[in-house]
Amino acid sequence: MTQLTLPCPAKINLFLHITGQRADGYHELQTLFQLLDHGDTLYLHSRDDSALRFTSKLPGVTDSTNLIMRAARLLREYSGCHHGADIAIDKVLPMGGGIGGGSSDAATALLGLNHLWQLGLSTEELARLGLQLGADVPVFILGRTAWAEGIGEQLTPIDTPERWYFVLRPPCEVATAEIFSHEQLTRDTSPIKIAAFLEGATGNSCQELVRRLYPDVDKALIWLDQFAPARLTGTGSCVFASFDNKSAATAVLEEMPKGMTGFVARGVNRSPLHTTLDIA
Ligand SMILES: C[C@@](CO)(OP(=O)(O)O)[C@H](O)COP(=O)(O)OP(=O)(O)OC[C@H]1O[C@@H](n2ccc(N)nc2=O)[C@H](O)[C@@H]1O
Ligand SMILES: Nc1ncnc2c1ncn2[C@@H]1O[C@H](COP(=O)(O)OP(=O)(O)O)[C@@H](O)[C@H]1O
Repeated sequence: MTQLTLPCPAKINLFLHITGQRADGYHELQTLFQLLDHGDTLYLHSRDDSALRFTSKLPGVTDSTNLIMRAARLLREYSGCHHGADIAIDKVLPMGGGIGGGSSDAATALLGLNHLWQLGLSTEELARLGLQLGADVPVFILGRTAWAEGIGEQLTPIDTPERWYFVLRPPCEVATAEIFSHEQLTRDTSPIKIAAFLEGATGNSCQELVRRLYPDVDKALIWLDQFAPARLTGTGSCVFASFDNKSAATAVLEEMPKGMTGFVARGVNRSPLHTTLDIA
């Protein structure tokens, strides 16, 4: 095997409660990461030499900040291997949207290169490496829709009804770091049990702050709420609503206001990446 074409699925946070803050500044949270069947596509080609090349362009992302290249270098350092690769991405997920695009790209790079280079690292080792790149990389390595605690890395797979989602992106990016460092962020939501989530007693601790800071997010929430209950995913900027079937979600997509973008996707309990690589 010398090349792989692999999916990098998006996620949405069905809810997000910030329950505290650790001494190192990271926030303790509870969330439900719902994987979607929509995302970027990563292309990996092995090379005869040890060069690592990224052949696509990502606006605003340099070689040293590119999460895909950081993942590849981290994997080489950790395993001590000197294999090379040409890497390209077909980017469809908006950046700074709270749908985990960069993290999913990094997770696919870790799992894909582990496979291509036949390193034999376990999923647990890869999830630990992934956590060094971002708090929501491990869920994409696990490849399951999951309940998360800690800073997002303590994961319990959970099967949710595989509903259809319309994800709406207002014309702005939200930097996760900006929201987590904001003095007005709600950091003391009481921890809940899974049962409370299933009863619908949840929200997003970032939503009120983000809609105040970003009027475009506020507009998107108000617009989508006309059709179905709308919520922010992660720290935004995307908002979403769920539907019983694809045609109901698509009908809302067709009404989307000018200046906004969006997509319809199905919630999946297992990552399309894991299906492609045939791993558990
Ligand atoms: C909070 C979530 C919910 O899904 O937000 P989104 O990024 O998806 O919007 C994610 O877990 C984010 O994951 P990720 O985007 O990988 O975060 P990182 O790169 O690790 O951290 C970005 C910034 O957020 C802060 N951060 C992140 C996660 C966390 N539990 N507490 C934090 O305080 C970090 O201090 C850092 O300044
Ligand atoms: N391969 C990558 N794809 C997307 N974003 C990347 C990548 N590498 C680095 N980044 C940086 O990570 C930031 C967050 O991206 P992303 O994960 O898509 O958003 P979010 O954390 O809101 O879900 C981007 O604004 C970008 O600067």
